[in-house]
Amino acid sequence: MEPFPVLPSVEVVVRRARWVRFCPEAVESAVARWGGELQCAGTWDEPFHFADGTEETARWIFVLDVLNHCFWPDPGEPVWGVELEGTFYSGYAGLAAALKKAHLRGVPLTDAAYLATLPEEDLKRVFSGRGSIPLFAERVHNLREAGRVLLERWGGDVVRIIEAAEGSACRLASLCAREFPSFRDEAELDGRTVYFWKRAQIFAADLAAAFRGEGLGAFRDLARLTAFADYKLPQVLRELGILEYAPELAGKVDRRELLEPGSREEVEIRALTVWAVERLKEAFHRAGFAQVTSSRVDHWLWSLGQLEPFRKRPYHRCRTIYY
Ligand SMILES: Nc1nc2c(c(CN[C@H]3C=C[C@H](O)[C@@H]3O)cn2[C@@H]2O[C@H](COP(=O)(O)O)[C@@H](O)[C@H]2O)c(=O)[nH]1
Repeated sequence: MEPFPVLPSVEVVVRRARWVRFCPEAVESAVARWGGELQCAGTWDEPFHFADGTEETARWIFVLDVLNHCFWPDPGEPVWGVELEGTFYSGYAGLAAALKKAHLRGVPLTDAAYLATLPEEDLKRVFSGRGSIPLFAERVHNLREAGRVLLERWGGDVVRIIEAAEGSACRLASLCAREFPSFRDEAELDGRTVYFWKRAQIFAADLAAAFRGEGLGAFRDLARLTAFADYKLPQVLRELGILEYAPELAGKVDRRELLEPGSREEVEIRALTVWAVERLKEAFHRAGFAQVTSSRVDHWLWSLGQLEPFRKRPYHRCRTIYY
């Protein structure tokens, strides 16, 4: 079985956590109160998702997940977003909508040679809408880097990497983290490496959703993926009383102060998030939902995060290319 370093590295952080506390007593009540919102695995049937059942969809999803991070604006700035078929989408949906529009307009985003020398002006046009997308320069850099790596090592085609994973989501995530520096979502804490691999893992989950578990989305070990440690899940877990921040950290988060990427506070928030999802998964199993995976618990929490009751207090702010 593919060694997968995320959980073991996270457990070490949990044991030594100082800024964030995991409250096991809140887990059962969260499942009891909100478990009914648990849908089937992440659906791809959204107007902002591109899906044509071919390899082009896999290449499009790869570009989506190179860019699937950090959408919130600086204080006083408008939220970035784009219009698609008459609807305004922001955040992740805005990114997907922008990339779908571009693809349908014939922008060759799925061509590695085009990505490797991507003109800034082209990407500016792809993201044109309301406000401006954060970390634009990093996004240009990461797309060019991805294009270069695909050309140099994978025949210019991310489908080769999916095939090299031979049906293992864990191996696909590990390959992406190894091949693409922008996917290497890791932190050093107390002399140890903590692995999150959020965009690498969500790439496999998105393929599985888009291809309904068939073909390029067929993975035998999706159940081994962990939560995708983003900024929405901790916000929901905190509202559910499952994560508690030390007063000093709570103050920073509630004042929307930026946390340093790789800081102990940020790494603990993300590690406890991954850990809490494992404990919620076990609670769902105890409640009779035997098939629930961490990805489904993730999707459940992420969907709750779109509802008002979970947006009362801000999520933590960290300007990062990883989530
Ligand atoms: N943990 C977790 N994080 C997720 C997602 C998704 C979307 N996945 C879709 C794909 C197939 C299904 O249809 C899913 O719905 C985006 N994100 C992260 O959230 C943040 C954006 O939030 P907001 O500003 O509100 O759009 C940002 O860090 C983004 O990377 C998820 O599923 N899990």
